[in-house]
Formats: sequence, structure tokens, C-alpha cells
Amino acid sequence: MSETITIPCPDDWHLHLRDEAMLRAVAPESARHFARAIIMPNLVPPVVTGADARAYRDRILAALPDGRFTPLMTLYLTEDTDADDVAAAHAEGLITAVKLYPAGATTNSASGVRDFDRVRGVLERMADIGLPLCVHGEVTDPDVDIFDREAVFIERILDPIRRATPGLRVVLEHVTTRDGTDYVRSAETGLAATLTAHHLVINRNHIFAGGIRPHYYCLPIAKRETHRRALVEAATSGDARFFLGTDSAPHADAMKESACGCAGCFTAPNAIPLLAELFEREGALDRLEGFVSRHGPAFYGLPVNRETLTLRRGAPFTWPGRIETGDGPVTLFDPGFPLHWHATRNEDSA
Ligand SMILES: NC(=O)N[C@@H](CC(=O)O)C(=O)O
Ligand SMILES: [Zn+2]
Ligand SMILES: [Zn+2]
Repeated sequence: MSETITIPCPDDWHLHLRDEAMLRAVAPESARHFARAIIMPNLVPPVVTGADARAYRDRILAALPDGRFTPLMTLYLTEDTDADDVAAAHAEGLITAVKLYPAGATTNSASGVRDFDRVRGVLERMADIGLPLCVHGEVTDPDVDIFDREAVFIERILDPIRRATPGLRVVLEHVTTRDGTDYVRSAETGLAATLTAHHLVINRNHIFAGGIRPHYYCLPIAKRETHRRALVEAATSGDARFFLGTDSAPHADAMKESACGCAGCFTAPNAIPLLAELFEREGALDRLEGFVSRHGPAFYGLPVNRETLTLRRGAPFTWPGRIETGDGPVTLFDPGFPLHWHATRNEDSA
């Protein structure tokens, strides 16, 4: 087995960088292993207009002054989103996608969509101009069991939207179920999915192992082992419809270790070593490059990074249990097994 692998530098197709002190602490962690990332717009207040996206992009670039990381901006879709503003932001290359949060589905989603008919015009315009829609795919109906919300969303909301807007390109974000991977495979074109590192590792038992484990709580919530296996099969299959979106979602520990803890796992620092370990265990190391470096750019119509990243297998990789931020410590995702792959971005392009 080869102990060193060099691949085009990975990209992260779903990332939360937050803002201000948290942004300054977490952005360098992503830039260590990733050349580009799709930046989620769920700030408070959200990134809704082209002007918001420009200002946020500038704050991100100010936090990463060496120019080696490109933020790919998104707009937060609301019922009042202006299709012309979206089209103008796309035309000037300011945004790469629009993000749909069903109102109330997840962290900072209060401004999201309640009535999907009210965003029909924007979705049609996006289909016309080829701008992808990234979707948090969970229904918010409290009568639907939390473990069923993704499957029900696909049937009740996503499939009808895709049928009503045939040219719309959609990324079903952070897929957590076999229903999700099956649905993505059912479409020949125009549909893809991101998979996180943490959902490839934990199932729902991990959240309750010996007590409640707030650092394994994220949305969509981890599902049964059979679903985790479906995600691992999709990630390691070589199918270009599946690619990495870490959904690295830092919250200060005080916000997670609380009577009503926030959802999100912070995985930016160890997602790539973790995926190398996982793909190695699955006998699929040769497919890691497609999953982290090639399938995402292919879907978004962007070039693969010319810069490379080298993975070296060695002594177990150690990372701090938490990083310090201006908002307090943030605990890193612990996969619960040792990681042996050390990743380094190379200065030279391939
Ligand atoms: N994934 C999460 O559990 N949390 C994300 C929001 C999201 O991606 O749904 C966050 O912003 O904290
Ligand atoms: Zn989400
Ligand atoms: Zn997210």
C-alpha cells in the first residue's frame, strides 16, 4: 500500500465560517486543507442580497490574507428574495449558489421559506441562468419524527420543486439517509448531494453513548447504522453525484453544552485526515480524490484545483481537543478512532 498520496487540493462544498472573532479563528483551519469552499449564508442577520454577499466575502478575505483560499458565496433564499438581484450577483461572479432553508429547520433558519410557491419565480430564474440551489432537506412539521424529516422532505417538497422547475440544478446538502442517496441516484442530471465527514462516521447511537453527547448533535441528525452504510457506499462508489461538503459548523462550547444545545459539528481541521482513514478502511483510497477534489468542481462547472495536497500515512495524527476563539473554546469533532493520515497543501501546482 502506498504511504503517500498527492491529489488536487480539495474543496469544501458546504462550510460555515460564521463572522467576526469566530470567523478569524476558524477560517485558517479550513484554509489548511481546502482551496475553496461554498460559504453558508446563515449569519444573523442572513446574507440575503448581492451587497450582503460582497461585504461578507470581503470580511472572509480579510481573515485569510494570504490569498490561498477562495470563498464561493451563496445567498440565503427568503420569500422576499429579488430574482433580479440574484441574477445580477450571479452575472458578476459574486455568487456560486443560492441556499434554501425551510423556515425553522436548523441554526439561523428563521428567515427561510415557509410557502414554497413564493419562491417559484426566483427558482425559475435560477434554472434559466444555471445557478444551483443548495438545499437543507428537512421538513419542519413537528408531527414528523426527527429521524424521518429528510425522507419526507424529498417526497413532499424537493421532488415537487424539481418537477415544477425542470432545469433547476440542485444540491441536496448533508444527506443522511439511504432515501437521500437513492433519490440522488434516481436523477441522471441536475441533482447531486454533499456528504459530511461526521455522518460517514457516526450513527444515532453515538449521540447517546453512555450519556448525551452534545458534540455529536447536528442537523440533520445522524440516523441508523444502515443509513450510515448507505452514505459510505455513496461516498466511496466513485459516483460523481456525491462529493464532500463538511458542514463544519462551529459553535462555542457553552452554546453546545447547554440545556438547549446548538446543532453542528466542527470538523474543518480533521475532515480530510478522517476521510483518508475511512476510505482506506473501505479499500477505496483511490476514490478519495474524486470525492474531495473532482466531483464538486465538475457539478459546479469549475476547474479542478491545480495546487495539490499530499497525504502521508504515519504515526497517529493528533489534534487539539478544542481551539480557542474570541467567543470561547470550540470542541473539534472526535471520530473515536485514531487517524494516521497527515495532510499538507503544497506550494507548487501540479
Ligand atoms: N448542520 C448543523 O447542525 N448546523 C448548521 C446549520 C445547517 O447546516 O443545517 C449551523 O449553522 O450550525
Ligand atoms: Zn443544513
Ligand atoms: Zn450547514
